[in-house]
Amino acid sequence: MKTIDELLAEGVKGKRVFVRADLNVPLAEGTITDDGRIRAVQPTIAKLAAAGARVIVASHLGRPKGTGAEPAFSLAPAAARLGELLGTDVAFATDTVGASAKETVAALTDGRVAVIENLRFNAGETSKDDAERGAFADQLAELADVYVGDGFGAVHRKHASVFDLPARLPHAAGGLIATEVGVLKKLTAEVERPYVVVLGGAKVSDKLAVIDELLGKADRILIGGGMAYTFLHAKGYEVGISLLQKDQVEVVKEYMKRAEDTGVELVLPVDVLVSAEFPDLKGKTPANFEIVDAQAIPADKEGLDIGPRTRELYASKIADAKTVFWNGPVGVFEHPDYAGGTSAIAQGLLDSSAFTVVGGGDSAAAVRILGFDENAFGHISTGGGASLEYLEGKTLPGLAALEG
Ligand SMILES: Nc1ncnc2c1ncn2[C@@H]1O[C@H](COP(=O)(O)OP(=O)(O)OP(=O)(O)O)[C@@H](O)[C@H]1O
Ligand SMILES: O=C(O)[C@H](O)COP(=O)(O)O
Repeated sequence: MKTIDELLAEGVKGKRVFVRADLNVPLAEGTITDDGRIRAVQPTIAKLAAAGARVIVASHLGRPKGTGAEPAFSLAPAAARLGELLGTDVAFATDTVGASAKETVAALTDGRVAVIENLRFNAGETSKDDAERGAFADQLAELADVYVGDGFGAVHRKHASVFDLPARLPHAAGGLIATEVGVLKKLTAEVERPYVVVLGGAKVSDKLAVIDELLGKADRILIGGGMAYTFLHAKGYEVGISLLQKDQVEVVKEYMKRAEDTGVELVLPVDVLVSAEFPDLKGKTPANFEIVDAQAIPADKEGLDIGPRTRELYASKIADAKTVFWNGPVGVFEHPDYAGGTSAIAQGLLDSSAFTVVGGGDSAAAVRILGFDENAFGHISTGGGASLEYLEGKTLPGLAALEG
């Protein structure tokens, strides 16, 4: 992979450089609640601008339908925040490849930065059809002379701006991708043991597969968050209206059997916080919850955080670890009543003497929002699914494209 420094040495002055970033930040009513992903890519953008490039920053945000603009998924707040961090005006194009994008890019002068609107407002970005994705990549390629891939959080997606565009332009990897890959590589080699992995979050179907690989690698796997209920269901417990990936139950049973056969500790919650309703994340009105044993979730209730006994159990399983990888909040941490489990995991990591890696947009945000010092962890990765798929040993489209 060509590095950003090699690219800079070749000279970028006056060139239109397309930076594929991951500005998929958490938002609450249009306000960014954690700007970690913007701060992480800012040095790459600043370097290019300082070298006189005309920088075009592109990203997805959320999962809009791909049928045009959806205001709730606009990148405008992220563009404004990027301008604050850079200490300079950042132009914003209200479309991705249309008239606004073309005009905004044409108006860029050397050293200036523009953000174009959410890539996923266009069906071509995420299409499974190569030709449709390619046609969108052709349109993106018209905007730029050079491509810099630095959206680590999205490198596992075979999307037009991640996979097809770098094939159409001279390309290099940004500093964030280089750092992320450098750290995660260490976890795929020989790790210091005990190696403990904590998995939670809500993107259950995306993330279950990593367990297949981890069973041959980790000493203990602690399951929390939305992922836990598919396991509890597989054990034969009632999980009420909790998140449940029904089509994965057999797979999960096989994981549990393999863990037992190979001596890997696969640890499940012993108690959970349940409620009849999902919490109010806007007003944060106090939640109406109860703590129940994991085998006793009422049929009309949903599990929203790990319980106090589980927090203690998981902290004890982390305490003697030498390496910890954590992806996915273990509860709906956005509401204070369901943040206790996630806080306990973060604290557990800090109390251990392990090399700790926290991966994922929401996981990293949770650590900061809950008041932990991000510098106290070994590495905070901007990629959740991306870091998991890297650990799975998969070929990641966005990295493969930069190598080619
Ligand atoms: N028991 C639960 N039920 C429903 N949602 C949950 C539960 N536990 C955690 N969550 C939610 O999981 C979300 C985060 O999951 P996600 O899989 O997106 O993790 P991530 O760290 O952001 O990784 P990525 O970067 O891949 O998105 C949070 O919004 C949190 O509220
Ligand atoms: O949040 C993430 O993991 C990345 O931004 C990728 O988002 P996606 O899962 O919607 O592709």
